[in-house]
Amino acid sequence: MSEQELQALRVRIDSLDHKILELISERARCAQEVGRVKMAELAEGETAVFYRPEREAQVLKRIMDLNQGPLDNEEMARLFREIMSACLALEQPLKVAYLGPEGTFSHAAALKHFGQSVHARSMAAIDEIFREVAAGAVSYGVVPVENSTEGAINHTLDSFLEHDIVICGEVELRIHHHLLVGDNTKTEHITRIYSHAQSLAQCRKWLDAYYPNAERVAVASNAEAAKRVKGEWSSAAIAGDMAASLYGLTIHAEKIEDRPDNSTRFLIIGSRPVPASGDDKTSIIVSVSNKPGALHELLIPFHDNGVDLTRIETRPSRSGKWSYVFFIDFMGHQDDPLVKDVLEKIVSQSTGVKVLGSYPKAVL
Ligand SMILES: O=C(O)C(=O)C[C@]1(C(=O)O)C=C[C@@H](O)C=C1
Repeated sequence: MSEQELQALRVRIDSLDHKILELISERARCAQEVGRVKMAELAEGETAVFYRPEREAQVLKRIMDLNQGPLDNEEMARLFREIMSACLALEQPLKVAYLGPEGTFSHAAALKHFGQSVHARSMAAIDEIFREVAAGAVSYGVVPVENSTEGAINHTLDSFLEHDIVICGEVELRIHHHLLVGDNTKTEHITRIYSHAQSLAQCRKWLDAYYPNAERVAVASNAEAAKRVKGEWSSAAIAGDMAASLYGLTIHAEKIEDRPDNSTRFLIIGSRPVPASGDDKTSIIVSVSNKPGALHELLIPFHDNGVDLTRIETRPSRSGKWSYVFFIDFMGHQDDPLVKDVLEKIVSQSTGVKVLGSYPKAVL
């Protein structure tokens, strides 16, 4: 390519950037206007809801439908995710709690879902996130709920039994683990490897193959593991990209998770129900009496109404020895007539039903 051609293309890019800049600014002014309308419509004593998960899901889906390349759908949606995040911050800066410290996969999930303009606040424990949301100290929380390799995150499920919280969204994150070392680490003498217990479990086979004699030390989070490595010459940590860059570590071995499709699903928790987006999921907790066939009976209305179950999990109810509750996720919104009918039938069959929320299915 000649220098002249390159120059001409750059002139075109400059002119396009100018147009994009004007369009983004126009969109941002429009969002400010939306913010004003939301404030003006408030009745006495009401507080405005600026963040609208159902609308965000619709916007991102539409962009993916319209996209004709060459950028792929996910890449394009990510760009619009950031534009919307910045527009929402003009209406109201959102405070979101996640399981810290900085650099955890929960932190990455919060930014993936809400974009970079959110005020992300690190919390020390899952229960603290629930408490902060319930107390209104933050608008939303991000909590891990299941991992494709290790299964349910019981702390999170149990917290739903204890708090009155609404599920407002879900986000799925591909989890890539790396073996991280510091500037002073003697890589041929690694005798200790720090990580969260779940991450150590997710890399078990790799560790058995490459570091069978290294001590595996479970710590509170992957980010905590990364922090510890800094001052120790014979240790390494297993953590993700974000922790590597935040704590200045080098990736010694990349993507060491045993399963290449390793991913974690997170839930967005808040205090207000979310209207239907057109492609939603609902989560409920159900307790049934301890008799043969109780679970089978419970599932019949789903089958009869053609409602797709996506997940079912059992936990001790905490209210009596050997009594259990079921966490059930299914497709559809609690306002859909077929879902309403299922819920009514379940209420009549069970000893207790709690609808945790209906929320848009993860888009990104
Ligand atoms: O449509 C709205 O209600 C808006 O506030 C606008 C907008 C956007 O930028 O598109 C911003 C924030 C909301 O969470 C959803 C969408």
